[in-house]
Amino acid sequence: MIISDAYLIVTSPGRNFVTLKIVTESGVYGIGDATLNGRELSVVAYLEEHVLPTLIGRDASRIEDIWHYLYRGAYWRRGPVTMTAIAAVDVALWDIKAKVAGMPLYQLLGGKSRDRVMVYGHATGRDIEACLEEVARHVDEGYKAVRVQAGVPGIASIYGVAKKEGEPYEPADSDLPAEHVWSTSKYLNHVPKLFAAVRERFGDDLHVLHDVHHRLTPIEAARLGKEVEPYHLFWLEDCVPAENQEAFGLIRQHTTTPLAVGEVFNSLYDAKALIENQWIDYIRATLTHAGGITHVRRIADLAGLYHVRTGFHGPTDLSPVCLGAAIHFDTWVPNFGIQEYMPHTSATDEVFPHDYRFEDGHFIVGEKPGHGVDIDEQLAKQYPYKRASLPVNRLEDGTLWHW
Ligand SMILES: O=C(O)[C@H](O)[C@@H](O)[C@H](O)[C@H](O)CO
Ligand SMILES: [Mg+2]
Repeated sequence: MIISDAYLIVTSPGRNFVTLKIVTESGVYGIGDATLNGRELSVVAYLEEHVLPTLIGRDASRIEDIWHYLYRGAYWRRGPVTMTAIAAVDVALWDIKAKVAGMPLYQLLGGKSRDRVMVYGHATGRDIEACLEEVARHVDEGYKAVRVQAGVPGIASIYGVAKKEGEPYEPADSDLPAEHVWSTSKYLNHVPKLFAAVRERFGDDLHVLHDVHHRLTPIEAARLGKEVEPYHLFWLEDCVPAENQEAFGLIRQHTTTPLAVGEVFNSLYDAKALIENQWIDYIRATLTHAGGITHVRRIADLAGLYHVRTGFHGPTDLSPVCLGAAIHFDTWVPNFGIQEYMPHTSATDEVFPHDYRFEDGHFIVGEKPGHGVDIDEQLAKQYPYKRASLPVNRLEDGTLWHW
């Protein structure tokens, strides 16, 4: 199990993905996702210059030791670039270990806690009517849970709402950052109407979710949480930026709407107070950005003690490698909540052959040894890297805002 080679594949079948391949002397290899949306090449440089040369000659079976070598050994701990680089190595090593054991990854973690993994899809529309049509399409396709985001009258364009009806939105949609203009008051006045319309048309059984994308202050988030209580959301996501974890304490005092946060977290320490104080209900830290299986398992275990469940980030800017590994994790983790799902383009699915499958609003884990996702390196070469940026958000007076 000695590591003989480790290299990166950067490909852009519709959008950029960075993939790490670790090869052992026996020929068994593992794959990890190293995609940090909009900052892809910074992770490439970190891995190529500082990490990959140190892996050659190491025993691939010593996952825990290698994790700490890269975390403690770097001296500069945490941060999205470092933790994405560590995650890519970690997931590739778990893939190797499971392949060598001849088992699907979920078996190494402790076996199945469930037969299938509930996902939520994304319904977006320029207005409430268009959005309801998209919710209906998802319900027809079998989804049991849908994230609902609509355009707001008076706001020209909102991140998270697709530009074309029926198509998913692309998180990094321009070469240099596009600028959006934001109005909190218009948004707050509109969202309760959206969810009233959703419940009116689809009844009580459908799980509905909403992402605020960090744009509110704590007291505004508290108001929104209270006003949507009659529509019993599955969760309200990222209602405020989470650097100040105590802000969630304030929101919590005001509303019973369940709260989800963590897609930008990269460490247990980003979520420690949130979890220990029971200020949140779902933790969204993901394998690719929070140190891989080895670290996210620690986050999930801590969360479990406090009734906090997982709800992994799963947009198109995480590769099928991340999604495949996440489905194994979701199949095992005792305190599973839900898995986000934005279908990849068919070009992406061809570059990353995989054995997970979507059925009736759920993912079914594959049974191949490892995490079940591979990369077609020849095909990947046909799609060169293309710089793409996430947008920024400004208030109507020009102030740069959270998004
Ligand atoms: O809930 C989500 O899926 C998101 O908020 C994404 O759209 C992120 O913004 C994107 O992944 C950033 O790269
Ligand atoms: Mg989000």
